[in-house]
Amino acid sequence: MHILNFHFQNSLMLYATLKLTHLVNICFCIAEDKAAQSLLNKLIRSNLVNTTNQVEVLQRDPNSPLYSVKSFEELRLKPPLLQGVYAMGFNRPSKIQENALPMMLAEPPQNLIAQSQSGTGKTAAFVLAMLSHVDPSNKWPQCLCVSPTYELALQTGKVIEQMGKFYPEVKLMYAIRGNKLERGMKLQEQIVIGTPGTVLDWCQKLKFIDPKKIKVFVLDEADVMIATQGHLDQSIRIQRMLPKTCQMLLFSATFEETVWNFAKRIIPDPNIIKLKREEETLDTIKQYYVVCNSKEEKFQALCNIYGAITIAQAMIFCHTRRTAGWLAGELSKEGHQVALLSGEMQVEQRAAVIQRFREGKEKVLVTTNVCARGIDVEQVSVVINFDLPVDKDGNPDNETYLHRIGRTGRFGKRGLAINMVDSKFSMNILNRIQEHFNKKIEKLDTDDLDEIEKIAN
Ligand SMILES: Nc1ncnc2c1ncn2[C@@H]1O[C@H](COP(=O)(O)OP(=O)(O)OP(=O)(O)O)[C@@H](O)[C@H]1O
Repeated sequence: MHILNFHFQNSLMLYATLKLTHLVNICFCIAEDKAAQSLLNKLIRSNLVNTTNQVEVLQRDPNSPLYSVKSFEELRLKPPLLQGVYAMGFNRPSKIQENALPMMLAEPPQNLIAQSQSGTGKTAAFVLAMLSHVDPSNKWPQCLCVSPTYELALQTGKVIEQMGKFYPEVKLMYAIRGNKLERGMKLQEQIVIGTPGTVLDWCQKLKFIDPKKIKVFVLDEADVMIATQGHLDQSIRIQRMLPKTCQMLLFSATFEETVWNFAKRIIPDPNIIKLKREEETLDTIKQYYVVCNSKEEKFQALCNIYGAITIAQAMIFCHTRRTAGWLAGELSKEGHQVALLSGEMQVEQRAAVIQRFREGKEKVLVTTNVCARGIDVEQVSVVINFDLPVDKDGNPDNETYLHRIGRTGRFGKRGLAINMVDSKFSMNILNRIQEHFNKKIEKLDTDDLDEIEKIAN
């Protein structure tokens, strides 16, 4: 797919420069943190997340038949699009796509609110819908997609380019900062992807886009969108300029009340598709705790554990960046291949670290929770809480504990979790976590090699 005015290479260079200022201290800002997390997940994901949960569908018109498809052929896609889908390695629609695609491709167009966790095929679904609805002989924007950040817009743009590879008549334009167009010009590209502020300017102030000619409007990552100041209002202002006949689609990885309220406000008469995230449990996890007096003692206990059992890969969580950095240094000195995820790293550096760890190039990943939140590293069999998870009020963070060491049914492999306790305070946290999950956490004496060896069996 050819892009006028804005080549992807340029965009990457610009991205590299801009993100230097933009992404520093990313961990301290909730909205940016959410956006970064979402981008990280996209950058490191190589395939679909498959869940065993059933899709829940709420149809606007309960009397119309409910279509779902098991193959891409059934959708009667244009041949270059089917070719694009197969070239991407997709053999059949994902769970959410089975229901969402027929709805999005139906005539007359149907509005949709879809929620499912990251990696379940939402982006691919709406990209296919946009490409299907475009009339390439019309040289004006017909599909408009808004993403919460510059980086996420580029990422989705890449999917449009990939899927539209065999459909070169359809052109794409990025409505993102840095992409300056001549005043008075009218866009000829059929698909525009961008961030709310720039899209709004291009529709309203600069009039590069005639919003009345838009047939499909996509609001991606609604949960990240509403976390960013101003994006909610801008999205609503864009939506108000669109014709009544325009198909409106909203996607979100999570569905808290705020997202739901926003979705209902912006998508009239929606169909709703939900795919629940699989619950994690501690059922197949052996949990232990080790009593120490200082971080040095905790490190020694860790060395003893490493000396006694074979650990293929471990993830170690620390409370602060400082401890994580120190621990990674100490472990390296001991000859371990250590990867460190730290808050000051840019998002792509973090993605590269996780990727290397996933590939097994490093055996230990030391991280703070902020950095690792939302990232599933399923193959890790040992998780060490060098510091126990606490919330900002100093109470046990049970949810984080479960997320760090819990497993979904699918990855029900047995796992091992070791908690390091170094004070009355952390002992109290441990006890409360134990009570919360009603699961015993056994004491482990790390000076006793025989005892450590036993836990590996
Ligand atoms: N039908 C399919 N078959 C195989 N792979 C697929 C299919 N649909 C999507 N994928 C791949 O699965 C991964 C996740 O898909 P996608 O990015 O569309 O999910 P998502 O729900 O939008 O996730 P996120 O919210 O993180 O963007 C991508 O690598 C994508 O190429």
